[in-house]
Amino acid sequence: MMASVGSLPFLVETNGDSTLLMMILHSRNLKFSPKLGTVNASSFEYSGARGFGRGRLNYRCGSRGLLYLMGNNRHIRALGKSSGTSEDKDESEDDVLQATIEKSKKVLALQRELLQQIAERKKLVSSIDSESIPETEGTQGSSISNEYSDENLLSDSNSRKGFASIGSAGENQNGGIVFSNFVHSREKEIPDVSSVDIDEGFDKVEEEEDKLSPAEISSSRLYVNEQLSNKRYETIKADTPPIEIKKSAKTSSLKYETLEDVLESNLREVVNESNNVESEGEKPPPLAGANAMNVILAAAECAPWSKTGGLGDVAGSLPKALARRGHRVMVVVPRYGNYAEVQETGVRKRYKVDGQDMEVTFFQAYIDGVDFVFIDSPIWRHLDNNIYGGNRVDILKRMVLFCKAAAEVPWHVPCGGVCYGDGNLAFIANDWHTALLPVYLKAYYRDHGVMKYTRSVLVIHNIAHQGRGPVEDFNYVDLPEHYIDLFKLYDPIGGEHFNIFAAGLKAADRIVTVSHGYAWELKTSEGGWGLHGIIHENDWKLRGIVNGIDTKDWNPRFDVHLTSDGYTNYTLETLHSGKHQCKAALQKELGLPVRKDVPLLAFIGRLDQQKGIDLIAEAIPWMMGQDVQLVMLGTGRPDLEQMLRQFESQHHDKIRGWVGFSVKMAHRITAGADILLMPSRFEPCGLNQLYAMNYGTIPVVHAVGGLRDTVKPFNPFEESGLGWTFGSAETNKLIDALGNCLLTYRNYKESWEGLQQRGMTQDLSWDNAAQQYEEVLVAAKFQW
Ligand SMILES: Nc1ncnc2c1ncn2[C@@H]1O[C@H](COP(=O)(O)OP(=O)(O)O[C@H]2O[C@H](CO)[C@@H](O)[C@H](O)[C@H]2O)[C@@H](O)[C@H]1O
Repeated sequence: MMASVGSLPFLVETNGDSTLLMMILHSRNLKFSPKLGTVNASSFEYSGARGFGRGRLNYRCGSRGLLYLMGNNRHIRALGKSSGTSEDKDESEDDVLQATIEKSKKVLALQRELLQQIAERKKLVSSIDSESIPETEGTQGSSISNEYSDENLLSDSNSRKGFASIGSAGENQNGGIVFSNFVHSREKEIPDVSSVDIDEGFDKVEEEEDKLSPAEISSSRLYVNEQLSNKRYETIKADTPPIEIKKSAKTSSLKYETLEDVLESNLREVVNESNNVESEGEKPPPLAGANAMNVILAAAECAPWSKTGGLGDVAGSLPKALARRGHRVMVVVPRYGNYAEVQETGVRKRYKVDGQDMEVTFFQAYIDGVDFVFIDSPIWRHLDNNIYGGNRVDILKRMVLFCKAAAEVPWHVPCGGVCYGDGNLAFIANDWHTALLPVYLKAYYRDHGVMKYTRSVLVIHNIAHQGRGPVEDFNYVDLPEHYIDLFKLYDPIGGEHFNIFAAGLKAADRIVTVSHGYAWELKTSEGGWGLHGIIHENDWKLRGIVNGIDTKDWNPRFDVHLTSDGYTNYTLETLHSGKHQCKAALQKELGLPVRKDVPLLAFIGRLDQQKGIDLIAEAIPWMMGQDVQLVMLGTGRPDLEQMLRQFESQHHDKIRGWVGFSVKMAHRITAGADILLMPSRFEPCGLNQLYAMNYGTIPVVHAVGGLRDTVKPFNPFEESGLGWTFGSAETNKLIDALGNCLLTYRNYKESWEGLQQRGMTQDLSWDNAAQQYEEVLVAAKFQW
């Protein structure tokens, strides 16, 4: 049999289920002498998720313009077709077609049978679960085993054996399998099966697959390119005329006009069945599947150990949501104090900062499926209550040391006995404090062919703080001279200066910011704080993802700060009594008159220009003319702290100004207040309004950034919306909105309860955001 060997590009469309694939082969430029044969899909990779992928297919095939494609995944039996013309007249075209269709039917029947088996086994597992296994929170270990459970069930016993004998896998503390260095999976060639006959082809591929680890199989499947949008796919599809198969007397019995019809119809059937199987059983958690990566989030703060604001919350909770999806996730953060639950690893390293050798040691804890690694050095010890304290150069040196050490954590710190390694790895850096990390990754490693497969994503939580300084500050960051261009920025206020955020934004593979609204605002001269030009230029790699909330920590049902001093936990069902009890407890704790009917307003936040506390200050004379109580919790600018104290002493029967940082009070105020004020001048996302809504507390917000994205204005005609918004940061606008809010509170109880109910029943969890972060991470991974 004459066989031809070559290579052609293909596009692949996945159906959203990693066990099935619909492949459409685009072979416009294909020139070969086709003869039915086999195809080596050695470059065949797919995302495993809904979407599109592309790749290059090396083939050896023959006959009749038909290709029988085999993926490296044993569960993929995809048919494609080529536009090649046949010169071989030995076999009739129709026979070949018929044979191919029969073969595909057999494969599909097999898949159907396997899906049935999955359904049965799932039922069995869930009945065992419900009878004997106590419910546990998703841990890394359990997530990973879930991730592969379908595939295990789909595979034969050999494949299970294959999964069990992973060379690079280790055990994490939870007993789950963790995959270390994925780099080899990209470097290792997928075995060539081009020379096998079609009948033996599948078996051969399966044999070869059994030699690969899941990491390798998974990596080999992956080739997601975000640029490859549906539009592009459609265009290419339109360019490629569908291959009409002429009906002859022999083919007249065929129901389908084209092979594509046959395939699509059959596959659709199986996809539907697979969906039905899913819906019959318990809905599985959303998992990264083949997209599972090693992820290291680096931040200057991380709750509950260190927190000055929303960044700490995000660093403490986003990683857990990523781990629940099946990623191996680490958080790296400085060790500012002695934390009870963390242990020293014994690993010591030295890094140069401003010409001086500095030693760091690493501490570690494994909590909720996440490895928390704390970098210890005298440079930031005892800064618990002042983590951004010191002068500009002090802070800069701390960030230099932290970023240098964080970049090498995946090599040096064994978590659960196994280092993360630098393959299949992405760093998530946060704000200017860790914006040097993407730069170091490039300058120290990738420029020298090291960490070739490591990627970085930089998250903008607040563009107002940028790590600015005179150009000479470049000497502190210890980089090759030509890197200075990344840092140099000119703006009318600062003139030519050194800007760390600017360099990070340019060097990162992807940029995320914490809402869609803020992603847009960042590109304006008002919202970009001098970096709008750079953000504009890098718009292609920017994405807005609205923060979630930790629904265990910030949940009135489980809130540990509501279990004493007269407070109580509550749910939507017990909202009425529970919230009143919390309100009474708060009034009592703060020494305010305990009154059920008076609207209790609250503000929680950093006291600085961003939070619009001055608008509240200007509105206070109007407020004090109303029958309201106001509680303000904050710390920050000394003049604003003084203002809080002053308001309290002037209106002691109505106002409390709590100056300080108290997580307990933040929770109690959120539970006890009726209304939360957030008149922020700008707000990238804002977490307090999300917490408030989850506690049945109604937000009144300036419609800006993430506040606009998350607080839909109340519409009394449709009884929709979540709170009150005002369009510009002006006191009279705040007063208008608050006036309407108070009117509704007093006179329209049902509308009020509707607002509370809608707020409390939203899905504010991190799961949705984590899925979007995963898309960004995968896009970064396949970006060169
Ligand atoms: N005195 C105090 N005592 C106790 N707790 C206090 C407190 N002051 C503030 N907090 C807490 O700190 C957090 C503040 O988070 P925010 O998101 O509202 O603002 P922040 O501006 O810090 O965060 C930045 O990053 C986050 C995360 O991306 C973005 O949501 C936000 O828009 C952006 O400005 C909340 O958990 C709040 O309860």
